[in-house]
Amino acid sequence: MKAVSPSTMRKMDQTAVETYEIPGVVLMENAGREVALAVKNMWDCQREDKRPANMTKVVLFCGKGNNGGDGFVAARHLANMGFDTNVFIIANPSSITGDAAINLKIAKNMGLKIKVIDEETDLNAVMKMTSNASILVDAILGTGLKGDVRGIARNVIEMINKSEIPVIAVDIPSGICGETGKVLGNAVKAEQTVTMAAPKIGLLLYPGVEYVGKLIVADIGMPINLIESNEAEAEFLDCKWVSNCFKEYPPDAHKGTFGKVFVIAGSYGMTGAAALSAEAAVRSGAGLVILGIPESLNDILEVKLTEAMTIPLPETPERCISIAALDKALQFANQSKVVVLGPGLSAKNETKQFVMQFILNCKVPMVIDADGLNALAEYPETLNKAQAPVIITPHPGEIARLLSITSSEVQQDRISSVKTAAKRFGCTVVLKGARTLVATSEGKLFINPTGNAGMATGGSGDVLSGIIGAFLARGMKPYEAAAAGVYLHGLAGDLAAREKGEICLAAGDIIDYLYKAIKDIKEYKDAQRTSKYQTYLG
Ligand SMILES: NC(=O)C1=CN([C@@H]2O[C@H](COP(=O)(O)OP(=O)(O)OC[C@H]3O[C@@H](n4cnc5c(N)ncnc54)[C@H](O)[C@@H]3O)[C@@H](O)[C@H]2O)[C@H](O)CC1
Ligand SMILES: [K+]
Repeated sequence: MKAVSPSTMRKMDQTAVETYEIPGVVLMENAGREVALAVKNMWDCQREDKRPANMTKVVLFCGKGNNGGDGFVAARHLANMGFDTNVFIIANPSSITGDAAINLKIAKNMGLKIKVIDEETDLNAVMKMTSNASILVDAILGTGLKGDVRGIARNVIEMINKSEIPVIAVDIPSGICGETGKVLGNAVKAEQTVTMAAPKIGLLLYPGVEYVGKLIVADIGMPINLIESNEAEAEFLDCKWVSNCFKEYPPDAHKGTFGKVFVIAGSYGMTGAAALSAEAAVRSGAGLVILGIPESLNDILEVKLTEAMTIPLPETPERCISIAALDKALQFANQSKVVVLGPGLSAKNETKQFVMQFILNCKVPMVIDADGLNALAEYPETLNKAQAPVIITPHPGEIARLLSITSSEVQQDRISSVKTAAKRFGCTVVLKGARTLVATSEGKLFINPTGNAGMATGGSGDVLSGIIGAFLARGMKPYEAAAAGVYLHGLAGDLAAREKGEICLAAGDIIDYLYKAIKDIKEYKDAQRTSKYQTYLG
């Protein structure tokens, strides 16, 4: 599903009105009606929870812009549905213009209860009037929010949050930046958010995610080709998108069809990283997996792994891969379809030199992770000199080192960090963490919804590198392998957590549940092919 920034949404809105000649008031009508339906739905659910049926009070807080306009439309429909509808306008009504003013007028003409909140209003009294409401609607600020929330709106947001009454936010919880997901001053904590036409990027990123609650994307009649156009900045990964990355293969496919993955990993004390990465590649459909490992560790890996082959490589006295391993490693690499470089390699100087030389001379696509990335910290531009496409999979600390900034600067604006790295180093970048991001050097951006906190555990990244390597070897494009890889890695982690709980989740569990995640995607694709109700699936 496409996701957009507020400014792109505004442009699309303008094109819908000016080029497609859809009157703005029609879009607002559809938006408000969708909000009213969401309120009705939530209220029905509350009744199932044995709330008294006579509690029909709904309070809508409307700002002076079009977000407030959506609120006036919703109020009108809610009144028609029989709700005791109360509107508070957080602005001077005379400052309301355009489509919002049209809808305020209709609401007034219908005799709806409308009150104004201004600087003089006693908010304690408003809170009392609100206290017996079943649902609140936040239509204060949407995509038009600029800077930290100012004035009375700020106090009203605080009051709404204090009330502990479930809130449905219109388009964006007021106070959340639709671009970055940051809290601008303070923000409404919603139970549900009905966002118009396409999700705004800030609703999909932390901390925004925590304020959105359940996200509903409302069809407001915006032409689909406008939403699907290249102007949309990001793809919010879903089952449908990921399933399309899996090609059909002929029944006579052989090992070579699915590609050979050469994993270079491991050192003394870190044989687990090597095993996890190689095993994940085996379980993600690689035709053949070969693991290059410091020679004295070979026997251990022979025991740990069954399907993957192992290749002993020359090692340092500390039992890490040495520079003397370069020729042999390159020889195997260049006979493979893909190389995974990095898990558990150690930070020894000689191994770092090996990594640098390997990257410069390898002729096949590479997935570079962990110590592979640490080795690049001093000369990250080495990535630009790679001879084939590269995918890097840093966590915030690793990308920070590559960009010479701090991890907290990365976390402040993850999108700009991942995009900058992809552009600067000419590769596909997977920025790990809650809501993993994938960016390409051409500017494509993907946001991953899957995964859970239980996956923040040692070895989880090693598993990811193996999955991406296998997908690349199966013939996916680098951005597809990276995006499908993070989605399925997260989904497998979610399935594992459902069974075992987040606390007990170990990286190996992600591998164990990969088959289920991949099967889900495959079944989705099969169902899509055979069902005549394609658009309703998933
Ligand atoms: N295609 C669509 O997505 C449609 C969206 N609709 C709704 O319209 C809003 C956007 O409306 P807009 O008038 O541009 O902006 P807002 O209502 O969000 O707010 C504007 C209003 O807010 C004041 N303001 C700005 N910054 C601050 C601040 N920091 N503190 C306090 N007040 C602030 C400013 O005075 C502005 O006047 C979108 O979200 C949807 O809900 C359409 O209805 C249908 C099409
Ligand atoms: K809002």
